[in-house]
Order: sequence, then C-alpha cells, then structure tokens
Amino acid sequence: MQNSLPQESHSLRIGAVQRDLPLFAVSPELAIAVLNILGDTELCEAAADALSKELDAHEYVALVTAEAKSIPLAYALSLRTQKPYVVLRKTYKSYMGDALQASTLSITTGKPQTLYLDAKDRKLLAGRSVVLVDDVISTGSTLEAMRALMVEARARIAAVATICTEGERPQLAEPLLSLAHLPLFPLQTAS
Ligand SMILES: O=P(O)(O)OC[C@H]1O[C@H](OP(=O)(O)OP(=O)(O)O)[C@H](O)[C@@H]1O
Ligand SMILES: Nc1ncnc2[nH]cnc12
Repeated sequence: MQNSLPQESHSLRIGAVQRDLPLFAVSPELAIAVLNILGDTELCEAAADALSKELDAHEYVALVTAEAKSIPLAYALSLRTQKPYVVLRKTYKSYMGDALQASTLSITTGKPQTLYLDAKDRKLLAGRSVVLVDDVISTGSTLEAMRALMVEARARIAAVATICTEGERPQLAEPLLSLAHLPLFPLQTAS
C-alpha cells in the first residue's frame, strides 16, 4: 500500500510572478506545497514589493525573521523600508554572546529546532517595536518561538508579515499581513 499525491503541484501568484510549487509529503498522511524563495530573486522581490507597501501603515524599528528560507525576504524588506533586520539563528556560535533561546517544531522539519537571539540584537530590540517576518506560517510553531523570544527581549510586536499562511488560518493578537494562502494536501491511500 502506498499513499499518493493528489496532484503534482500547486499554483501560487505573487504580484506578476507565478510559480508551480511542488508537493512534498511531510508525513504518511500529509503533503505541503513547498515554497522555497532561496535563489528565487524574482518571487522574493515581488513579495517584498507587496509586503513593504502594507508595512507603511505600521510603526516599528526593526524586522525580525528566523533562519533560513525567509532571510532573503527580510533583506529585501529591509532595503525597501530602510529598517534593519535581525535573524534568529538555528545554531549557537560563541560570537552571539549571552543569547536568548526558544524551541520550535515546524511542519517541514518535523523535529525540534532552537532559535537564538544574539546578545547584540537583544540590545537593539529591548523596549522597541518590531515586525516578525516569515516566508510561510503553517502550524505557527516558528512564530510562537519568535514571539517568546520577543517577550524575553522585551520587544513589542507591531505586526506579523508573511508571504503565505498555510492550513488553518492563524488567529493572532497582532495585525497579520499575508499575500496568499496555501492549502494542506491529505494523502490518498492507493493500493
Ligand atoms: O508554522 P511552522 O509550522 O513553524 O512552519 C513555518 C516555518 O517552516 C519553515 O522553516 P523550516 O523549519 O523549514 O526551516 P528552514 O527555513 O531553515 O528550512 C518556514 O521557513 C517557516 O519558518
Ligand atoms: N509550504 C511550505 N513551504 C516552505 N516552508 C514551509 N514551512 C511551512 N510550510 C511550508
């Protein structure tokens, strides 16, 4: 018995850019349409164009994202908004000093990962307002770890910006800026 994909890909349009996202099984029962902006400059730029316009309505001093796939989005947003961006790292290095840490379990990775907020970035964010940036928000686990770090760092979340929400639409306390929604794909059992 084998579980088969219901289709090969899912179409996504951001501004004038269209992509067919390949489906990938994350468990025997479930597949996701994989958005990988690493190396896709055109899609990343289109997303940053759209999100940066929506960010105009918010007051914040920095963008905060989690390593790795959303780093180019944070960079592209930083260029447009003229705000610095902070990357929550997934591996601790000694140069990060007295870092804060939080655990996360994303739908794609399926095992716990740790996010670290570098000591120098803790100083930048303490008592300030930030925008959390991610490429996809799915289970919300990565977002929750980012949120926990912001609470510990005493930063206020002005808004959350993402290219795509996925699965159940998140209910957040902060304004959610998102450009598209990705469905989840239950796998069909085939004999
Ligand atoms: O809402 P969630 O279920 O937490 O999923 C969202 C997260 O999953 C992906 O990261 P991933 O863990 O695949 O890490 P990567 O960017 O380092 O590949 C994506 O870039 C988000 O950060
Ligand atoms: N559909 C998706 N593509 C890439 N990363 C993800 N993280 C969670 N859902 C994802």
